[in-house]
Amino acid sequence: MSGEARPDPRVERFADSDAVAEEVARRLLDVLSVFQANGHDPHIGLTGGTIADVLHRRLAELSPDSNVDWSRVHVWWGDERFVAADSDDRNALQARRALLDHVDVDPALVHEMPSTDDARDAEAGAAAYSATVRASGDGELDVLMLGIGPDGHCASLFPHHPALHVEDQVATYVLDSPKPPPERITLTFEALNRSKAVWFLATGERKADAVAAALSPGEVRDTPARGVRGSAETIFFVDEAAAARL
Ligand SMILES: O=C1O[C@H](COP(=O)(O)O)[C@@H](O)[C@H](O)[C@H]1O
Repeated sequence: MSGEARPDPRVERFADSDAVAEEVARRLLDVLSVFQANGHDPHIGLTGGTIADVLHRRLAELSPDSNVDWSRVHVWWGDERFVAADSDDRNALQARRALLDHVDVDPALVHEMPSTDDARDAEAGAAAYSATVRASGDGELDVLMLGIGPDGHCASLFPHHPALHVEDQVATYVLDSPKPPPERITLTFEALNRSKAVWFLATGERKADAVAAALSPGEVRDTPARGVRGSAETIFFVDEAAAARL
């Protein structure tokens, strides 16, 4: 993270994953509504993973009763699997099925990371996404949502991986992910840390060690989730099982 001081992360604990998804969905819709009431078209970063799918479904259910104009929301991703666009492994396809196909997003504002249909390899895909982000403005996300793997990875930044050390790039690529599928595109730490609000979502006992590590001092290379903090806020939305080691 760049030199400026950032607020310490806050932890918000909930009974279970449904309660986490309910709170994050309601909070996100409220935040988006306020941005739009103030004339700002918000930029959000979606994540893949287990809790993300629960969240996306709840967002789709609650959106009709909100004031959010989804046609004015810019949608980005923190990472993506470099597979075919119609693969069930795609974070974007997961989000479309659960949320984006159920709200009136403007397709021009939904910025999927390249798939094997769009780019010759993950490196080219990462370069293309970097160019897309740079062309959109300053790359600042208003709200970035991230999952955490049991190993402490976030986005597709895995422990002790060279991608952790990529600088002066918006997105980079991974060819040997320890978690399948092996090939991925991910925003770099520099890009992730341009976010104003970072919301980590973690539920389940298998995330307890990673959540505790992410919130304790130590090397970022050991627990990459230590390395992403919002300029305005960082909140860990966790259930009691994932909070068990706090
Ligand atoms: O592979 C990935 O893993 C993380 C965490 O996923 P989870 O299923 O353990 O919650 C996810 O945040 C990331 O977007 C995804 O590509």
